[in-house]
Amino acid sequence: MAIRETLKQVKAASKLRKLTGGILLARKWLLHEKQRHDHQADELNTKRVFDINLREPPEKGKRSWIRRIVFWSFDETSTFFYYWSMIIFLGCFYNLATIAVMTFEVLLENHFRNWMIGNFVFDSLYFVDLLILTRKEFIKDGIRERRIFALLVFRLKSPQFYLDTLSLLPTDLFLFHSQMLSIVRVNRLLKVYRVLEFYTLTEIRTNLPNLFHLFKLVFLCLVIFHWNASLYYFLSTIFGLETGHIESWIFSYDKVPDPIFVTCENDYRCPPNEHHPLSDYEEWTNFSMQCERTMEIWSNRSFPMKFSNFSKQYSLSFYWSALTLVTLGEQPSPEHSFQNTFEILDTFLGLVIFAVILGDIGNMVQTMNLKKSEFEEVLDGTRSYMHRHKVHPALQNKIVRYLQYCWSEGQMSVDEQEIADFLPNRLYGHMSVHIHMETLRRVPLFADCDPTLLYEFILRLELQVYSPGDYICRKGEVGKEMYIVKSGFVEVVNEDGTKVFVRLGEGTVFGELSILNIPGNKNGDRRTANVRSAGYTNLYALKKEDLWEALRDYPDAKVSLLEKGKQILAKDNLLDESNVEQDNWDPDAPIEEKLALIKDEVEAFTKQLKEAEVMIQKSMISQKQRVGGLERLFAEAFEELLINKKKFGESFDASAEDSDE
Ligand SMILES: Nc1ncnc2c1ncn2[C@@H]1O[C@@H]2COP(=O)(O)O[C@H]2[C@H]1O
Repeated sequence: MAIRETLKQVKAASKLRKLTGGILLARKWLLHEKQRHDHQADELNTKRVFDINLREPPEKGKRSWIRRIVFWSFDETSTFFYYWSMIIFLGCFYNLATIAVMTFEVLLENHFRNWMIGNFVFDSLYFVDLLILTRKEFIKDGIRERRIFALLVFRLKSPQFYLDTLSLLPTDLFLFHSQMLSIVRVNRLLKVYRVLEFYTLTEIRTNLPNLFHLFKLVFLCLVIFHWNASLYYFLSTIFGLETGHIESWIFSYDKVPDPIFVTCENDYRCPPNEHHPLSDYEEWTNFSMQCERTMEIWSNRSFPMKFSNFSKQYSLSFYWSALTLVTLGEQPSPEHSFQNTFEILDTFLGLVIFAVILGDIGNMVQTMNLKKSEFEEVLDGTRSYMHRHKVHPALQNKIVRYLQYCWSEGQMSVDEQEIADFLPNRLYGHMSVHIHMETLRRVPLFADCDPTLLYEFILRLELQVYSPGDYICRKGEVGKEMYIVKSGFVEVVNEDGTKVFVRLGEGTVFGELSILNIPGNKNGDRRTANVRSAGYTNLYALKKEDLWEALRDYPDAKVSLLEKGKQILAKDNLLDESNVEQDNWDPDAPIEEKLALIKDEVEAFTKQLKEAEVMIQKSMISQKQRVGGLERLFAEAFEELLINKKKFGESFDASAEDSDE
């Protein structure tokens, strides 16, 4: 019976154990899955922080193409919008050029059809632009609006929408009534605000802002000259081209004769005739005869270069326009009060426009030279300061060469601190990440580091420049920072600097051994070697406190960095193998952290004590039970013994007596 009971209990216990095992296994699996999921989420978030291209939610890629088209919208800084704006800029340029130039009747007669085709093409582009702009995202209350309906409403309410609509009114229909009325298309110029938008977008993107500024000014000048030239020609046609002559204010073909080239270029004297008729003085008394004779002489010895009427009209008008606007040329005097008024207005406009443009160019040149003059000021100031304080000439030379190096490398033309002060911390952090991440990733010590830890490091990096021969650290000094070579080379050298042990180039780390507090480091926190700059070297310095502060939040990374440090030390036989136990105690940690560490230790110790106490109590109880059991067993055995003794005692005593006898 008792055996059956025991068997039942054993079976139940084994079932319970299996069940518990299953539950534990399931829990382990769930934990593992959760960790994996968290890790993936972390990785994605980290990637998002570092890769600005991953800003879009990943679900977007799964949308069908119909949904993508229907819900398509774009950011005003996107590449698509930039190139589309460029096309619209070309459309505006086309209208700015053709509306004015089509006042030249020769062009109108020969190219009216082509002009109409061009108008149709660019008007279609304007129409597409009207539609596309309804999908332009905007920011409302700091949040980017992407909902299609909201974008549409916003666009319909904007003044630009009305400009776009007005610019598309089909005023071309008037051209079928009179071709000369190219001005009816002037409403197309309402779209000129897109040119300004394109300028802004280009300014954001270009690496040559000054060149682009110059282009803008030249473009503006050309457009003004062009319109003024067309207006001048238009006025000339009103006054009647046939009345024009070389002295008149209006356009005249006499002012632009075809150039005539001589053909007898091999003979520099170019004899006009065998009997040299020019020597005949009698014939030269009459002017018309002179002309006739000259024509006769040169007729077989020259050829005129023919230009089309349009090129003559346009070139002279443009020339007139440019000279009048810049008030430089001596033009024929106006002969009519209307011409006078036009000339006065032109001169006034020219003065205003060119005052603005010249001011702009002046500003541009000044800005271009500002940094240079600031540098020269610093250089001159440093020179005179050193001279006054009788600094050693060799050192003076070194400092001047250093300043020149900084200038040539462009380090003085940008003030990093200024940028850091202006940008919000987070944005500045992102920018720094994009600049420094590549270098940091190549550092083997940080190869497996969490990107967020690298981000922490990057925010704390400080750029330092060393001149040729400068010592970055000396053997035996207390290590206070570690370095990453950004560009140039450093050398690990012996005591007197005569022997180079190793040369470290771009992306290498040094100075880490003395600041990592590696357990077992024979040198402790002292530098293990002398490191010298080979040429001009740019280094990122990371302070010991900054490194430890960042590592405090990443204990795994800390362990891995220490392991790598140990490997490096072991290779150079600088590791005391008997003393490599990991110690969490950081002497440089803040007091709160030290107290927290002590608290943790005390808590762990108390827990251990409690566990020990529980174990002792348990073992005491089990000992008591076992002793109790033993006592029971002993009592039973003793009782049995007594019974047996009673039972067999008499016969035993009798047999004993018999044997004695
Ligand atoms: N043999 C070596 N090869 C490469 N780097 C070294 C060598 N010896 C020393 N260093 C570096 O030189 C640094 C000097 O300062 P640390 O001891 O802090 O860290 C040292 C290492 O990073």
